Amino acid sequence: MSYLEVDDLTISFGRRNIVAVDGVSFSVERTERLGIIGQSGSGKSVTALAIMGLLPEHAHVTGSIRLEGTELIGMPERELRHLRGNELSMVFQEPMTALDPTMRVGRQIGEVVALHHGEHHGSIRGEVIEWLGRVGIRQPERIADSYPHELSGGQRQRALIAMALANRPGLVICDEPTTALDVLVQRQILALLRDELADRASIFVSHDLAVVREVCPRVAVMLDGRIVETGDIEALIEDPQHPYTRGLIASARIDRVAPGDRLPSVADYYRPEEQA
Ligand SMILES: Nc1ncnc2c1ncn2[C@@H]1O[C@H](COP(=O)(O)OP(=O)(O)OP(=O)(O)O)[C@@H](O)[C@H]1O
Repeated sequence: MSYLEVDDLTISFGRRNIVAVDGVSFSVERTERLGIIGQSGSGKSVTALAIMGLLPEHAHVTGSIRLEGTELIGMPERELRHLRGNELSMVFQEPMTALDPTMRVGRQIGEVVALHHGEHHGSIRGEVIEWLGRVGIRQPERIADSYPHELSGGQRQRALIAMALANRPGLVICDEPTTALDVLVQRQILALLRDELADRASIFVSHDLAVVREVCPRVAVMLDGRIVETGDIEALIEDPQHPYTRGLIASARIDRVAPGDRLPSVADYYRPEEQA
């Protein structure tokens, strides 16, 4: 049994049942980092939110999501909340919306620590400072006493990662965690995630193949709500099977385009009518 098993997951929205995720199956082992890659609208975020139990009420969900054998679909909200405090956590793309702007950063991380250890854990502040240091924040005491808007984008994302790890979850889901950052900070955050996620299960969602490659040994490619290809990321880059994956790889390899040549796009390789 894998740590996380997603089986025939289908998600649709609204009275017209518009299908966003269509029969998706995959699994994640206890210390595995799985990338999910696909263009905007392919269903990556909705899949991630379904695992977290955070889909809006008008979403219709069928299939199965089992965490250590326990079914999450249909689980009462109270139990899901307990799981989110202990087993599951998520790093979002935009830390400014995920952090509470009215609360000092240290207190927000402290709440997660307290949730995990109980309110009366002796040195919540000490553990918060330790987490901030661990995710590479210099002057962690000063940052702990700051509000989110006083931090740089990279510091905010580091604080959010500390918050996602502080409850020592078994599964961390990262949804485009570096998209809003400049290239240098992005590389630092990816290296941090690679290290911190090494000893737990994680899912890393991105539209960017190069970014996923920095973190995940295995990847699932999503297109129009389905997984079209899964495998070892290096093997997949070497020998992609689906035309859409070939397009993704070609458009990521702009360094190989000769000066003056037209840049390849996914559309050069993949047209929806080809899909059997
Ligand atoms: N709350 C919602 N209500 C209705 N439709 C939704 C809702 N959330 C997502 N969808 C639809 O589900 C589909 C998949 O969206 P999703 O956000 O999962 O894509 P994505 O691959 O994560 O793209 P992006 O990278 O842009 O976030 C889209 O067609 C979107 O319009």
